[in-house]
Amino acid sequence: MTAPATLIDVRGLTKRYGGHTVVDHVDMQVPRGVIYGFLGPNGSGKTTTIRMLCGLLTPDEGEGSCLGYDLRTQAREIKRQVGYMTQKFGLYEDLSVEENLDFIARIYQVPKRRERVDATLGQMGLGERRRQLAGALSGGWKQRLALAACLLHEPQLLLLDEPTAGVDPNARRQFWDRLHELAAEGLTVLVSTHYMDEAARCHALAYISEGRLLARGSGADLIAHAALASSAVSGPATGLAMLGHELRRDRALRSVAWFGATLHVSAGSRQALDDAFARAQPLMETQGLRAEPSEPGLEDVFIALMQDSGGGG
Ligand SMILES: Nc1ncnc2c1ncn2[C@@H]1O[C@H](COP(=O)(O)OP(=O)(O)OP(=O)(O)O)[C@@H](O)[C@H]1O
Repeated sequence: MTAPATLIDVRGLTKRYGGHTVVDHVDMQVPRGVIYGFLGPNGSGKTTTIRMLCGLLTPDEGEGSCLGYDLRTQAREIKRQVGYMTQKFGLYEDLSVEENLDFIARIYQVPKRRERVDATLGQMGLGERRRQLAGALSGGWKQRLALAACLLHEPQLLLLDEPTAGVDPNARRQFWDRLHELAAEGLTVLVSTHYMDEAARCHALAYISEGRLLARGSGADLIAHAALASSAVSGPATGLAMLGHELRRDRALRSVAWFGATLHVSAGSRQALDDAFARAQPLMETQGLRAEPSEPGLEDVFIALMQDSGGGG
């Protein structure tokens, strides 16, 4: 069956556990060839949504399709055809890189198994490590092997659940370069992440909190839609810490967060921001702190969303 132009197309997806709604009427459309980032605080429902999308969990409410297959009646087809990488990907530590891939190719009954294993080793730059034990690989290489395992059966859609958690920045960058190459070849990727630099690398984003999708669109769309006014405050670190403590209690502000050595502060309008700084003026003056208007970024938007929904920050 030829996959449709919209690989994920679901409406009203809902899951409850013991009377608690953990995914609450989620609508999601993911077009082919796109890297779609899925963000949200811990426990917000990302894994549960992904597991419903790949046919491993049955939704309590809602409908739709994945790869053109019905989520409710064709879950078996979806499971066979997506590439799903869980947070705790299971590799056999005492098998070599090549043996791991060969074993998984057998389970999936991949046609022309030997050729596919060889091609995937080459595609993922794992050829030189093919005889190394998986258990002896660094975190970055293990994660690359896990991605290779998801690609063996040539899926058109990858569902990746925090694939780079705990991996160093260089390995994460290489992983994302690879994802972009795959997307350029036509693969579609839904990927959950907590990293802002990764969010910025996605073509489109969705932000979920307490089971509800609060924002969707490109990074630029989300920044424009949030309509935040932001400033960066600089000065001595102790003064900034005192200011941060004071501003976090100011309910007129949407987000207060450290970005390196500056404090980023956002509000719903420039006036609200100026008013908050006016209230904090005595402290800013005695501590020698300066506020300069800045462009709000994705991180400001996500912190504001998180603080609005009481999900942390
Ligand atoms: N099988 C289950 N039984 C009961 N509650 C569950 C079950 N699976 C998940 N939950 C709850 O559902 C909520 C959403 O969990 P989920 O794992 O989908 O969040 P998440 O966004 O993926 O979190 P994280 O970023 O920490 O991985 C949490 O409160 C979790 O405790």
